Amino acid sequence: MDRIKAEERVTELNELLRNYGHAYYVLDKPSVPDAVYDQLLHELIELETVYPDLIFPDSPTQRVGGTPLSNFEKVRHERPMLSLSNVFNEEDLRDFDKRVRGGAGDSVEYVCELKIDGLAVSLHYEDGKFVRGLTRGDGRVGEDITVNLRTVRSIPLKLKEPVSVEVRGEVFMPKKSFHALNTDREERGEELFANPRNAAAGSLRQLDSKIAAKRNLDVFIYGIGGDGETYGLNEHDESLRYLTELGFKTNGERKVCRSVEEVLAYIERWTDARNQLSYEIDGIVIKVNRFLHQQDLGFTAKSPKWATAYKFPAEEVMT
Ligand SMILES: NC(=O)c1cc2c(N)ncc(C(N)=O)c2s1
Repeated sequence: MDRIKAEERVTELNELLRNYGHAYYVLDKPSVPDAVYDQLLHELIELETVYPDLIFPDSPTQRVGGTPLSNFEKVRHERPMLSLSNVFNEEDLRDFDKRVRGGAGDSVEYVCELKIDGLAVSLHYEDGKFVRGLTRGDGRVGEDITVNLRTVRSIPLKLKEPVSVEVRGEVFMPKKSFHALNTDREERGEELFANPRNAAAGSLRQLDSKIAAKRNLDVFIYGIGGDGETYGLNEHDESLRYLTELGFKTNGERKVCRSVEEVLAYIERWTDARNQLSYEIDGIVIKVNRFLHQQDLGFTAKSPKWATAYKFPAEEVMT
């Protein structure tokens, strides 16, 4: 194949594999059989081997890095990654609701979301390309773990629109992957991970991205860093739809709740149903939906006043 034809085919293969990968890893709805995906990936690898200058940075072959790092660079967050306040029972939640209505008025509505038990990350995109990913760290300074985040197949390397945006989400290890990893470690006489959250954290802290790439990590994106107005958005629920359109994996179990009773019902539902999920959650995040109301409420030094996290009671460990 001559170089012109090769360039056309490489561009086509990148597009095809990006779309098939999005369907498989982000939507969990494969659009082609694995054998077709693998065959196209093999064809791309062959063409990239013959024409290395046709290797695009966001090619699916570029997810697993080269040489291991010696350490992770520390990077200051442009906008601090604040922590959430916690509520533990109905009384706390009603107090939160009263404070919110006192500050934002009675028309306030909430978005309830599952609180993913993983590791918070900040992902930076420039002109639609994934350029950097950071851990939360202490909220002000995180660590650059871009090479490991590139191995997470549900993190897009190129968005559906060429926008520059910082998004936040939670990287997690699905329960199945966690049990398989610990079974493998037990057979090797290695120390076991206590829970999927520690396993995800341990995997993202690997200096060799080839190890991280084998850990089947996944992500749910749950917000845009900074104000949504920049993107013409007025509500948190709307921003999640926008993130989904850009190609991010968002969690579909969210619900707009117009009263604290609806929030309590959502909490009740997931207190039992969480055992059926393929990933662990440690609570429910409750956010005021309209950005104008969020601005009315503002922040404390540590947390937004327009959000809180209901934490599930610690489960009795079955001895
Ligand atoms: N610390 C935080 O701000 C958050 C932490 C988490 C988490 N672990 N899971 C889901 C969400 C969410 N859907 O907003 C948030 S927000």
